Amino acid sequence: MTQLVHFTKMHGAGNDYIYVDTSLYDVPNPAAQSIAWSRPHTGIGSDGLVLIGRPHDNTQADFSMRIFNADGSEAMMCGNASRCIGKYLYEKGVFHKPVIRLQTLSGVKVLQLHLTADDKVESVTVDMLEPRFEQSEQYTGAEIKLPADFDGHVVAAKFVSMGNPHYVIFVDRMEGLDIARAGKLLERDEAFPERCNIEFAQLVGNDQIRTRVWERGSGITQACGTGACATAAAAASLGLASRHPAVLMDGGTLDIRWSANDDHIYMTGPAAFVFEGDIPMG
Ligand SMILES: N[C@@H](CCC[C@H](N)C(=O)O)C(=O)O
Repeated sequence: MTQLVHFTKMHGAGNDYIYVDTSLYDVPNPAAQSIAWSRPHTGIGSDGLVLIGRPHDNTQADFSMRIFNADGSEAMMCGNASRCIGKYLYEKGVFHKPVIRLQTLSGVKVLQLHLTADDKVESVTVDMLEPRFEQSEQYTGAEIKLPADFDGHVVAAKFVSMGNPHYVIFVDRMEGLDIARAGKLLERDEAFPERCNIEFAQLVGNDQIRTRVWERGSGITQACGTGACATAAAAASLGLASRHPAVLMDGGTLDIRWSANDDHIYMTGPAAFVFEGDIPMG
Protein backbone atom coordinates (compact mmCIF):
# COMPACT_ATOMS: atom_id res chain seq x y z
CA MET A 1 0.00 0.00 0.00
CA THR A 2 1.29 3.50 -0.85
CA GLN A 3 2.40 5.38 2.23
CA LEU A 4 0.93 8.88 2.52
CA VAL A 5 2.78 11.72 4.23
CA HIS A 6 0.90 14.67 5.69
CA PHE A 7 2.54 17.96 4.72
CA THR A 8 1.94 21.65 5.34
CA LYS A 9 2.87 24.22 2.73
CA MET A 10 4.00 27.54 4.26
CA HIS A 11 5.75 30.65 3.08
CA GLY A 12 7.80 33.45 4.61
CA ALA A 13 7.65 36.55 2.39
CA GLY A 14 7.05 34.25 -0.57
CA ASN A 15 9.90 31.81 0.14
CA ASP A 16 7.83 28.61 0.10
CA TYR A 17 8.60 25.22 1.59
CA ILE A 18 6.89 21.93 2.32
CA TYR A 19 6.95 21.13 6.06
CA VAL A 20 6.73 17.64 7.51
CA ASP A 21 6.65 16.85 11.23
CA THR A 22 8.98 13.86 11.45
CA SER A 23 7.67 12.85 14.86
CA LEU A 24 4.49 11.89 12.94
CA TYR A 25 5.86 10.91 9.52
CA ASP A 26 9.32 9.51 8.87
CA VAL A 27 10.93 10.72 5.64
CA PRO A 28 13.83 8.28 5.11
CA ASN A 29 15.12 9.86 1.89
CA PRO A 30 14.51 13.62 2.22
CA ALA A 31 16.83 14.61 -0.65
CA ALA A 32 14.84 12.56 -3.17
CA GLN A 33 11.51 13.67 -1.68
CA SER A 34 12.55 17.32 -1.87
CA ILE A 35 13.31 16.96 -5.58
CA ALA A 36 10.04 15.14 -6.33
CA TRP A 37 7.71 17.20 -4.13
CA SER A 38 9.23 20.59 -5.07
CA ARG A 39 8.45 20.13 -8.78
CA PRO A 40 5.66 22.54 -9.77
CA HIS A 41 3.72 20.35 -12.20
CA THR A 42 4.12 16.82 -10.91
CA GLY A 43 4.74 17.56 -7.21
CA ILE A 44 3.48 20.15 -4.70
CA GLY A 45 5.73 22.92 -6.00
CA SER A 46 8.11 24.67 -3.60
CA ASP A 47 11.60 26.01 -2.95
CA GLY A 48 12.38 22.85 -0.96
CA LEU A 49 11.52 20.55 1.94
CA VAL A 50 11.82 21.28 5.66
CA LEU A 51 11.77 18.56 8.30
CA ILE A 52 10.66 19.51 11.80
CA GLY A 53 12.02 17.09 14.36
CA ARG A 54 13.12 16.53 17.92
CA PRO A 55 16.66 17.71 18.74
CA HIS A 56 19.16 14.93 18.10
CA ASP A 57 21.52 15.51 21.02
CA ASN A 58 21.74 17.38 24.30
CA THR A 59 21.84 20.88 22.83
CA GLN A 60 18.98 22.08 25.02
CA ALA A 61 17.04 22.91 21.89
CA ASP A 62 13.28 22.33 21.82
CA PHE A 63 13.08 21.20 18.18
CA SER A 64 15.31 20.69 15.17
CA MET A 65 15.11 21.78 11.55
CA ARG A 66 16.62 20.14 8.47
CA ILE A 67 16.30 21.90 5.14
CA PHE A 68 16.65 20.49 1.63
CA ASN A 69 16.78 22.71 -1.44
CA ALA A 70 14.68 21.89 -4.51
CA ASP A 71 17.67 20.07 -6.05
CA GLY A 72 17.95 17.81 -2.98
CA SER A 73 21.08 19.45 -1.50
CA GLU A 74 20.96 19.97 2.25
CA ALA A 75 21.44 23.52 3.59
CA MET A 76 22.95 24.62 6.89
CA MET A 77 20.25 27.14 7.67
CA CYS A 78 17.06 28.78 6.39
CA GLY A 79 15.85 32.06 7.88
CA ASN A 80 12.36 32.08 6.41
CA ALA A 81 11.74 28.43 7.31
CA SER A 82 12.75 29.02 10.92
CA ARG A 83 10.05 31.71 11.22
CA CYS A 84 7.49 29.37 9.64
CA ILE A 85 8.42 26.61 12.09
CA GLY A 86 7.72 29.03 14.96
CA LYS A 87 4.23 29.66 13.63
CA TYR A 88 3.63 25.97 12.89
CA LEU A 89 4.61 24.76 16.36
CA TYR A 90 2.67 27.47 18.18
CA GLU A 91 -0.55 27.58 16.17
CA LYS A 92 -0.83 23.80 15.84
CA GLY A 93 -0.45 23.51 19.61
CA VAL A 94 2.69 21.36 19.36
CA PHE A 95 4.65 23.82 21.53
CA HIS A 96 2.58 26.67 22.87
CA LYS A 97 5.41 28.89 24.08
CA PRO A 98 6.50 32.23 22.57
CA VAL A 99 10.22 31.43 22.72
CA ILE A 100 11.53 28.36 20.86
CA ARG A 101 15.09 27.06 20.62
CA LEU A 102 15.63 25.52 17.20
CA GLN A 103 18.56 23.25 16.44
CA THR A 104 19.99 23.71 12.93
CA LEU A 105 23.15 22.52 11.18
CA SER A 106 24.62 25.95 11.97
CA GLY A 107 23.80 26.12 15.67
CA VAL A 108 20.78 26.65 17.93
CA LYS A 109 18.66 29.63 16.82
CA VAL A 110 16.26 31.31 19.26
CA LEU A 111 12.85 32.28 17.86
CA GLN A 112 10.79 35.00 19.53
CA LEU A 113 7.14 34.88 18.43
CA HIS A 114 5.08 38.09 18.22
CA LEU A 115 1.43 37.28 18.95
CA THR A 116 -1.86 38.95 18.03
CA ALA A 117 -4.67 39.57 20.52
CA ASP A 118 -6.36 36.35 19.32
CA ASP A 119 -3.22 34.30 19.98
CA LYS A 120 -1.95 33.96 16.41
CA VAL A 121 1.68 34.39 15.34
CA GLU A 122 1.91 37.68 13.49
CA SER A 123 5.67 37.70 12.95
CA VAL A 124 8.79 36.08 14.34
CA THR A 125 12.21 37.42 15.30
CA VAL A 126 15.08 34.97 14.85
CA ASP A 127 18.49 35.36 16.47
CA MET A 128 20.58 34.45 13.43
CA LEU A 129 23.91 34.62 15.35
CA GLU A 130 27.00 36.41 13.95
CA PRO A 131 27.81 36.99 10.28
CA ARG A 132 31.28 35.87 9.17
CA PHE A 133 33.25 37.50 6.37
CA GLU A 134 36.57 35.70 6.29
CA GLN A 135 37.82 33.02 3.90
CA SER A 136 36.79 29.52 4.91
CA GLU A 137 35.89 26.16 3.42
CA GLN A 138 32.92 28.06 1.88
CA TYR A 139 34.98 30.80 0.17
CA THR A 140 38.54 30.62 -1.17
CA GLY A 141 38.87 34.39 -1.66
CA ALA A 142 39.58 33.93 -5.40
CA GLU A 143 38.52 36.74 -7.72
CA ILE A 144 34.96 36.39 -9.01
CA LYS A 145 34.24 37.26 -12.62
CA LEU A 146 30.80 38.64 -13.39
CA PRO A 147 29.10 38.44 -16.81
CA ALA A 148 29.66 41.37 -19.19
CA ASP A 149 26.21 42.97 -18.65
CA PHE A 150 27.39 43.83 -15.08
CA ASP A 151 30.35 45.89 -16.38
CA GLY A 152 30.17 49.41 -14.95
CA HIS A 153 27.22 48.57 -12.67
CA VAL A 154 28.91 46.91 -9.67
CA VAL A 155 29.28 49.21 -6.64
CA ALA A 156 30.80 46.60 -4.31
CA ALA A 157 30.67 42.88 -3.52
CA LYS A 158 31.29 40.86 -0.36
CA PHE A 159 31.20 37.26 0.86
CA VAL A 160 29.15 36.65 4.03
CA SER A 161 28.46 33.39 5.84
CA MET A 162 25.26 33.20 7.87
CA GLY A 163 25.99 29.54 8.52
CA ASN A 164 25.32 29.08 4.80
CA PRO A 165 27.38 30.94 2.16
CA HIS A 166 26.28 34.15 0.44
CA TYR A 167 27.95 36.45 -2.06
CA VAL A 168 26.33 39.90 -2.08
CA ILE A 169 26.75 42.08 -5.17
CA PHE A 170 25.71 45.73 -4.88
CA VAL A 171 24.70 47.24 -8.22
CA ASP A 172 23.71 50.77 -9.22
CA ARG A 173 20.54 49.47 -10.87
CA MET A 174 18.82 46.10 -11.21
CA GLU A 175 17.03 46.74 -14.50
CA GLY A 176 18.75 45.38 -17.60
CA LEU A 177 20.90 42.90 -15.64
CA ASP A 178 20.35 39.19 -16.23
CA ILE A 179 20.20 38.19 -12.57
CA ALA A 180 19.14 34.59 -13.25
CA ARG A 181 21.99 33.96 -15.67
CA ALA A 182 24.58 35.55 -13.37
CA GLY A 183 23.21 33.74 -10.31
CA LYS A 184 23.29 30.35 -11.99
CA LEU A 185 26.88 30.94 -13.14
CA LEU A 186 28.21 32.33 -9.85
CA GLU A 187 26.54 29.67 -7.67
CA ARG A 188 29.14 27.26 -9.05
CA ASP A 189 32.12 29.63 -9.28
CA GLU A 190 35.30 27.89 -8.15
CA ALA A 191 35.68 30.47 -5.35
CA PHE A 192 32.80 28.67 -3.60
CA PRO A 193 33.75 25.03 -2.93
CA GLU A 194 30.27 24.35 -1.45
CA ARG A 195 28.48 26.42 -4.11
CA CYS A 196 26.90 29.70 -2.99
CA ASN A 197 23.71 31.75 -2.62
CA ILE A 198 24.00 34.94 -4.69
CA GLU A 199 22.34 38.25 -3.72
CA PHE A 200 21.92 41.23 -6.05
CA ALA A 201 21.32 44.38 -4.01
CA GLN A 202 20.56 47.99 -4.77
CA LEU A 203 20.38 50.86 -2.30
CA VAL A 204 17.06 52.54 -2.92
CA GLY A 205 17.27 55.28 -0.28
CA ASN A 206 16.67 55.84 3.40
CA ASP A 207 18.25 52.60 4.63
CA GLN A 208 16.25 50.45 2.25
CA ILE A 209 17.98 47.77 0.23
CA ARG A 210 16.21 46.12 -2.66
CA THR A 211 17.51 42.56 -2.93
CA ARG A 212 16.94 39.73 -5.38
CA VAL A 213 18.32 36.29 -4.65
CA TRP A 214 19.54 33.33 -6.62
CA GLU A 215 19.44 30.54 -4.06
CA ARG A 216 21.88 27.68 -4.17
CA GLY A 217 19.92 24.59 -5.15
CA SER A 218 16.64 26.38 -5.79
CA GLY A 219 17.27 29.27 -8.22
CA ILE A 220 15.50 32.64 -8.03
CA THR A 221 13.22 32.80 -4.98
CA GLN A 222 10.78 35.42 -3.75
CA ALA A 223 12.79 35.99 -0.57
CA CYS A 224 15.69 34.56 1.43
CA GLY A 225 16.06 35.16 5.17
CA THR A 226 19.74 34.33 5.44
CA GLY A 227 20.24 36.30 2.22
CA ALA A 228 18.56 39.36 3.73
CA CYS A 229 20.85 39.10 6.79
CA ALA A 230 23.92 38.66 4.58
CA THR A 231 22.91 41.70 2.51
CA ALA A 232 22.42 43.88 5.59
CA ALA A 233 25.71 42.74 7.13
CA ALA A 234 27.60 43.35 3.87
CA ALA A 235 26.00 46.79 3.43
CA ALA A 236 26.81 47.90 6.98
CA SER A 237 30.37 46.58 6.92
CA LEU A 238 31.01 48.36 3.61
CA GLY A 239 29.53 51.60 5.01
CA LEU A 240 26.64 51.56 2.53
CA ALA A 241 23.80 51.38 5.09
CA SER A 242 23.15 51.39 8.83
CA ARG A 243 23.04 48.24 10.98
CA HIS A 244 19.24 48.31 10.90
CA PRO A 245 18.04 48.51 7.30
CA ALA A 246 14.86 47.22 5.68
CA VAL A 247 15.60 44.57 3.07
CA LEU A 248 13.01 44.65 0.29
CA MET A 249 12.65 41.34 -1.50
CA ASP A 250 10.29 40.36 -4.31
CA GLY A 251 7.91 38.66 -1.83
CA GLY A 252 8.05 41.13 1.06
CA THR A 253 10.20 43.14 3.44
CA LEU A 254 12.36 41.77 6.26
CA ASP A 255 13.52 43.88 9.18
CA ILE A 256 17.19 43.15 9.86
CA ARG A 257 19.04 44.45 12.93
CA TRP A 258 22.75 43.78 13.43
CA SER A 259 23.26 44.34 17.14
CA ALA A 260 26.37 46.23 18.23
CA ASN A 261 26.06 44.59 21.68
CA ASP A 262 26.40 40.91 20.86
CA ASP A 263 27.24 41.15 17.12
CA HIS A 264 24.23 38.90 16.40
CA ILE A 265 21.81 39.60 13.57
CA TYR A 266 18.12 39.65 14.48
CA MET A 267 15.73 39.02 11.60
CA THR A 268 12.02 39.84 11.91
CA GLY A 269 9.41 38.94 9.33
CA PRO A 270 6.13 37.19 8.54
CA ALA A 271 5.19 33.53 8.27
CA ALA A 272 2.03 32.13 6.69
CA PHE A 273 0.18 28.88 6.09
CA VAL A 274 -0.72 28.14 2.46
CA PHE A 275 -2.40 24.71 2.45
CA GLU A 276 -2.08 21.15 3.76
CA GLY A 277 -2.44 17.74 2.20
CA ASP A 278 -1.30 14.17 1.93
CA ILE A 279 1.18 13.02 -0.69
CA PRO A 280 2.59 9.59 -1.51
CA MET A 281 6.19 8.90 -0.54
CA GLY A 282 8.53 7.88 -3.32
N1 LIG B 1 15.68 30.32 1.72
C1 LIG B 1 16.62 30.26 2.73
C2 LIG B 1 17.92 29.64 2.55
C3 LIG B 1 17.79 28.24 1.99
C4 LIG B 1 19.07 27.52 1.87
C5 LIG B 1 19.95 28.02 0.77
N2 LIG B 1 19.39 27.83 -0.54
C6 LIG B 1 21.30 27.31 0.88
O1 LIG B 1 21.55 26.33 0.17
O2 LIG B 1 22.10 27.74 1.70
C7 LIG B 1 16.51 31.36 3.75
O3 LIG B 1 15.41 31.91 3.89
O4 LIG B 1 17.45 31.64 4.47
